[in-house]
Amino acid sequence: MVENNNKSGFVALLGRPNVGKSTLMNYLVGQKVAITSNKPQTTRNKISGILTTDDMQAVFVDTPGIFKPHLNLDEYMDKASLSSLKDVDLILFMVEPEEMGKGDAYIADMLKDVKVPVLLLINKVDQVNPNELLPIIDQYRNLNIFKEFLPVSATQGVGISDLMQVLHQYLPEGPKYFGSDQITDRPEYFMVAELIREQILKLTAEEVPHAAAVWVEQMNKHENNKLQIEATIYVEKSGQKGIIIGKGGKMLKQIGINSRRQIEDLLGEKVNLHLWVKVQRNWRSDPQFLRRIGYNPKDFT
Ligand SMILES: Nc1nc2c(ncn2[C@@H]2O[C@H](COP(=O)(O)OP(=O)(O)OP(=O)(O)O)[C@@H](O)[C@H]2O)c(=O)[nH]1
Repeated sequence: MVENNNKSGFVALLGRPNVGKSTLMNYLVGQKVAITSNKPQTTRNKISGILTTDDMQAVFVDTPGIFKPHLNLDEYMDKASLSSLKDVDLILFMVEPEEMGKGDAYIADMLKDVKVPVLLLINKVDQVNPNELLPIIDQYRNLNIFKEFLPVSATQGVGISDLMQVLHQYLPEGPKYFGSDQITDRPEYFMVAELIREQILKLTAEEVPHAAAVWVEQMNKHENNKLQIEATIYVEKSGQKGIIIGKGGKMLKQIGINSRRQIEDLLGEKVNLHLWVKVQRNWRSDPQFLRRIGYNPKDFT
């Protein structure tokens, strides 16, 4: 049923790694649906966040940052980003408040032939003087790709009301696809694994964060009024396993405490979290393993 004048549609959020796509989606949706970190390549597959207002429903598809593939996992991430350009109603291309670089030009080139409106979001404007924005906007304007140019700050909430107006303007008329209280299309076990992975990203350094994958083995048993969750953290080398466990198990304990709090917020109930760490050599280049832990290429088509 099409409600009167309701606007709705799917919105792809594109941009280089670390530009702030997940932060913006969480801000718009009003709750954490995508994990964020200051490390590039935090997001690994497509995640939708759903924003519902009185007269609009926008379903954001947060994509892994686009970059040139070299490992198998990277290829999946690029595919996930590109496939999100099909079947969307609007594309938001997000950039840093700086001169256009090669990475941005690479993505802009892919946007030349898309049929839906493409809007440019210049994020992190809290970090620059407003005067610096004009030459940046001019550079992008010369590409003749973008319908609108919007300076925003996803952490400070700058430019968000303008963005909401523009979203309403460019989205087609259509029904609300999801209930007003639904904020994501991802299953709970996926969100739980992501919250654990977020803590690994925050608490460890160098190659460890990106060598880690999390898989929730089970989360359907209750004991002593607490949901029992069992999850495995996979790493590529035994040295990385040592780092994740930490001296006397300290690191693993911290990962567990921090993520348990976030998981309890998400699920609205008390949780007992059991974490295991296993070595799975070169898992990022192993298509079979990738499929087993949910990075199925078919998910991205
Ligand atoms: N100063 C400032 N920092 C921001 C802003 N938006 C995001 N950040 C920071 O930028 C970093 C990356 O943000 P994410 O939202 O994870 O970026 P992403 O584009 O989703 O990254 P990938 O998942 O790697 O593609 C985090 O440390 C954010 O806090 C902003 O408006 N201002």
